[in-house]
Amino acid sequence: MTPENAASTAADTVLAQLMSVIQDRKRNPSEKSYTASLFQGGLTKIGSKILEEAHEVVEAAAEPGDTGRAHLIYESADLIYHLMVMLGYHDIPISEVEQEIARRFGMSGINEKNSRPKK
Ligand SMILES: N=c1c2ncn([C@@H]3O[C@H](COP(=O)(O)OP(=O)(O)OP(=O)(O)O)[C@@H](O)[C@H]3O)c2ncn1[C@@H]1O[C@H](COP(=O)(O)O)[C@@H](O)[C@H]1O
Repeated sequence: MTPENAASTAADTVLAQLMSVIQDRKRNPSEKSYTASLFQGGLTKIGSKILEEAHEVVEAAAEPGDTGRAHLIYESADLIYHLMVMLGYHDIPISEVEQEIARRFGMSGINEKNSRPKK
């Protein structure tokens, strides 16, 4: 699959479907929605959840065996969900992130880093 194909099938992915739900929760908030509560808390709340979940991913990665593996998958799903809420906060569809990942296909990470704007 070419990078272009990978991006063009993005609309079918579960991540794209989740993004649609997140965008809907932003447009139509309800008290029952955890996603809506994150939007309510703004960048501070969403950002703190991302940091918390990233910490839990790193902790899970150090756990041994099948239990640790399952925990890592579980915490990764939490982290990706909260990252997607951050993207939703800024109205960035997951397809744009997938396009950026596709753009990097085949490019050495060291070359890609050297091509980044200097900070
Ligand atoms: N994928 C997820 C998802 N992953 C994790 N979470 C929530 O993220 C939270 C992470 O766990 P924590 O223990 O850190 O959270 P917490 O202590 O309840 O939260 P805080 O008080 O710290 O904010 C839990 O409340 C999880 O339920 C998610 N909540 C929602 N979704 C998706 O979003 C959809 C819409 O959800 P609602 O907006 O709640 O309707 C759902 O159908 C799912 O598809």
